[in-house]
Amino acid sequence: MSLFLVSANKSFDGWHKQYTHESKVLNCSMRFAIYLPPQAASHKVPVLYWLSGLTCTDENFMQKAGAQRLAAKLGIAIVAPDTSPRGEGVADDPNGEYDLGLGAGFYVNATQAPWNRHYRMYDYVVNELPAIVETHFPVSDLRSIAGHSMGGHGALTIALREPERYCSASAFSPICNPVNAPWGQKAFSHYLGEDRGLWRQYDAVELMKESRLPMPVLVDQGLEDNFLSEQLKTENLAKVAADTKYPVTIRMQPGYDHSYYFIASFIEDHLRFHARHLSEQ
Ligand SMILES: N[C@@H](CCC(=O)N[C@@H](CS)C(=O)NCC(=O)O)C(=O)O
Repeated sequence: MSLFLVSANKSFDGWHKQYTHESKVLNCSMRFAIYLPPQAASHKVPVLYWLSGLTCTDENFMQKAGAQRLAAKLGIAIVAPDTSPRGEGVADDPNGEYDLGLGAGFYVNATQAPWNRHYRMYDYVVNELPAIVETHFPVSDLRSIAGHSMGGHGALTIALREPERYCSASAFSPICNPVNAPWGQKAFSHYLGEDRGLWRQYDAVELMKESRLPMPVLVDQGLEDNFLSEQLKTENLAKVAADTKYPVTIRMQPGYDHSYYFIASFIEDHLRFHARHLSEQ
């Protein structure tokens, strides 16, 4: 499997690079970004996977979050995949809306036509992309996972389902309970069909009820986030975490909204949190 370099920029003595590759899982060409800290020049470094939200590509986080300065100091690589399969022949929302199809893969393995030809972001993020990253770059197999909004949902659900593969998980403004929110209901009915029992495997609140191997989780949520009550449902996650004594810290941040200004304000706490747990292994 070949990687094609798209861009390379030196950043805080490390490198930000974008690559394309053919994805077998997604059945299309994909682009991802990697930030390699300076330490990667001499030894293998752990990796934080960042999953972005609706409408995003690999670029939003890398350009807006301001994570590179501290990642360089802590010696952590960051990998940011795209948020859906893309390209000619990849299905999109017939109405052209932003919350289904391109840019809206929801980190699930679609079972329903036409989505099941390409939309397998769960397997891509959990298996194919780490295998590629760990083959081609000076990184270890110590992984943590984080994300924003739809990507926060991806990070939490993947961590809850694959606790052996990650040291820690964190999220900004995650869609905590998609089976009970319009974004989740729309995406899951298209990708997974109308049997709601099948949706629960991609819902952090439902998964936390049955968690078998808890891991450290940090969640930040802005109180002025327009999507909070209708789409994100942080209170449902807080309730199930209290009921199950799951080790999650949920911080409700006064005045902050859903944007990357919020993420940039607290990304350093998330990087230090992951660095601590990655180094404990
Ligand atoms: N476009 C949608 C919202 C999309 C949105 O807020 N996307 C978030 C993730 S859910 C994002 O990260 N946008 C890209 C950015 O801010 O760089 C709207 O206007 O209602």
